[in-house]
Amino acid sequence: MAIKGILERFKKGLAKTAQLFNVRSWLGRKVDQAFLDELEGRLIQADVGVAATARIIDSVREAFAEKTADEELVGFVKDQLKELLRDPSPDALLVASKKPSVYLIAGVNGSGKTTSIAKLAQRLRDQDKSVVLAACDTFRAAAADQLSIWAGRAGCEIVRGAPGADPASVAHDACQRALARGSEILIVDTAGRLHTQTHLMRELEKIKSVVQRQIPGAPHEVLLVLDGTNGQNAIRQAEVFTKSIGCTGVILTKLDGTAKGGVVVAVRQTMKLPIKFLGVGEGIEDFQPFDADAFVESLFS
Ligand SMILES: Nc1nc2c(ncn2[C@@H]2O[C@H](COP(=O)(O)OP(=O)(O)OP(=O)(O)O)[C@@H](O)[C@H]2O)c(=O)[nH]1
Repeated sequence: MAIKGILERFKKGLAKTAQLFNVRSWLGRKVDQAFLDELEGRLIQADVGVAATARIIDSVREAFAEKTADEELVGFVKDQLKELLRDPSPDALLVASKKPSVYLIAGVNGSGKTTSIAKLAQRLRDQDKSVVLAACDTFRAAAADQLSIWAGRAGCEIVRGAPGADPASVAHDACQRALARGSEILIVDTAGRLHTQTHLMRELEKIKSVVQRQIPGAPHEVLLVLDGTNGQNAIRQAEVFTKSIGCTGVILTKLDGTAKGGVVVAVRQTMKLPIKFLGVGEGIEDFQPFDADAFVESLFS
């Protein structure tokens, strides 16, 4: 998709946060303490995070105090946010030297794991990749059914177990299937769990170790799905999941339903985890590889 197309989709999906920034209302005003307080409030309300907000406000004060807010100031704030979001590691998913590339997906209940897997699978199929899905959420019966429907639409194979089956056994069978088929990608869905449920975090570690034993070097990505509407609470989840299973990246969902798009900056700054994709709607297309520049530009549209 051309950059313009990505920018348009970001703008559509992040309209609520952009409304909060309401950049047009800044222009022509004097950059005094009242202006800085208001800008600080908007950044905090957008969930940019306290530390990042303080850095931006200090920089704006130093460069523009007592001047008139103009396009130069808007450009300055954009550059500050882009710098905070700059990600040295590529936003693409790691591809294994020997197929399949295995992506383990985790997150709390209702964060958008299954939907994001469907979106990711469709994206990979559009790139003519062969994909196997592992329905390791054997706790919520509807989850495997939901994933099977998505798999059918995208043309992926799916491996599922009986309701209540040991998720690690489903992961084992899925690895065997992907190897037997010579599939390029294996995506492992897991049941939603709270980061506070220790026994369920142990279960997740067992799924990961089964995958590691079946396919050397796997999982090649451990993607944590975070609900963007949860704002700062997402940070705590990211800390616990990363400690438990070593997350390698984040899929941030539901940014279309919130004005807390700034949580992208907070996640990036506190967790140093790459933001891999953004979910910006319930549709299969509402899924964008994270692009720092397009993201920031869309907040100031
Ligand atoms: N608006 C919006 N809704 C989303 C997005 N991603 C997921 N959803 C919705 O969020 C709800 C939960 O999504 P699921 O994919 O079922 O979440 P899950 O993490 O698999 O849930 P569990 O299996 O219960 O853990 C569904 O109604 C999805 O349509 C998004 O980016 N935007």
